Amino acid sequence: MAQYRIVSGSVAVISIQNPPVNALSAAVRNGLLLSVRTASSDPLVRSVVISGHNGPFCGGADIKEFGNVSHLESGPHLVEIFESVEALAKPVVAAIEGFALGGGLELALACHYRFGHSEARVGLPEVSLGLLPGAGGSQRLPRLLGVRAALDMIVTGRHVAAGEALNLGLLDRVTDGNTVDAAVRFAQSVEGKPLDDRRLGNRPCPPLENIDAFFEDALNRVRGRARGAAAPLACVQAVRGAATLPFLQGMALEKRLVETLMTSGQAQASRYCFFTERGAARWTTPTGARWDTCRARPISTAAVIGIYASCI
Ligand SMILES: CC/C=C/CC(=O)SCCNC(=O)CCNC(=O)[C@H](O)C(C)(C)COP(=O)(O)OP(=O)(O)OC[C@H]1O[C@@H](n2cnc3c(N)ncnc32)[C@H](O)[C@@H]1OP(=O)(O)O
Repeated sequence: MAQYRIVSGSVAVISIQNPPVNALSAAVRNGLLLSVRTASSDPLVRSVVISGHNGPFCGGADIKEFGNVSHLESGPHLVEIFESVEALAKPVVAAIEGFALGGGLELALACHYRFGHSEARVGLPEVSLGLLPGAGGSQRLPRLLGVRAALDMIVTGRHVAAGEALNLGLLDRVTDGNTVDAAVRFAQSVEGKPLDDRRLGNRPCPPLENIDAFFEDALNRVRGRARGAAAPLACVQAVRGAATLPFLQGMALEKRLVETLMTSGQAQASRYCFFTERGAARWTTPTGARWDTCRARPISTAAVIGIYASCI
């Protein structure tokens, strides 16, 4: 769901509400798009703030929906929502508390300004799910940070703390106080100001010297570390698209790459690991012992069972 309210007379505050991490499920996507359209058509609304309900901004696309076509299709695609956010004729400010990860950061990148709490962190961790940022992140982030910093974040998937994000230019402001209140005050101060330059889809990537050599080298380094994983290499290809193609062509390349990755065995296995790791953390023995409270026994013998071999 997305909650919609008007504050200070002219600011529409859209709050993503899907605990515990405010993932972008079909219901949230429907609510977000409806809220953006409502804010766009209401003449009393002059600016918009997007935040997460009760803490985290957004943990990204709803991973539970991946591989489930009927869930995915029961809400608009993230790309469509983010295009409407970026195209809005009123300033949109992301108010980031907790974390903005994956599609959550891609949403923030579609906003015209980004405010973060000093303890917030942001990142594009899709690579660890065997994917790449497939809702415009691979095209907007390099346009904001430049190719080197964006490639590093996208290929490693690392979480970046608010202070570093501010230095990189990923956040416009960081506050120790109430992020939504600060974002609302700021949104009011930029009402009516031009937005063209704030739309990352309108900007070219900052120029890079010896672009071919740079990406050749990046591809070799990433291939060396990837140990057969396809996603990190696709990330490099997508960022190269951002550096060399107009925005819409880059988006088309990103779409082709993510569609291929999404159905791959590597992505399915990574999703399985994601949920199994969390399930294992909850597991207890009948006596109440948990993995993190009991003592490990020494391993004296190890064996591989159930190995599957195929001959071609
Ligand atoms: C077109 C393709 C585009 C894709 C764009 C994407 O957005 S892909 C998704 C990118 N996002 C991520 O990879 C973030 C994954 N989540 C995390 O890293 C962590 O959960 C967190 C957000 C940092 C929060 O960590 P914390 O330790 O506080 O909580 P848990 O990890 O235990 O998670 C709590 C429960 O929430 C479930 N969950 C977390 N993220 C998602 C998600 N994105 N979608 C669906 N569900 C998610 C998690 O499974 C836990 O639930 P359980 O029932 O306990 O398993």
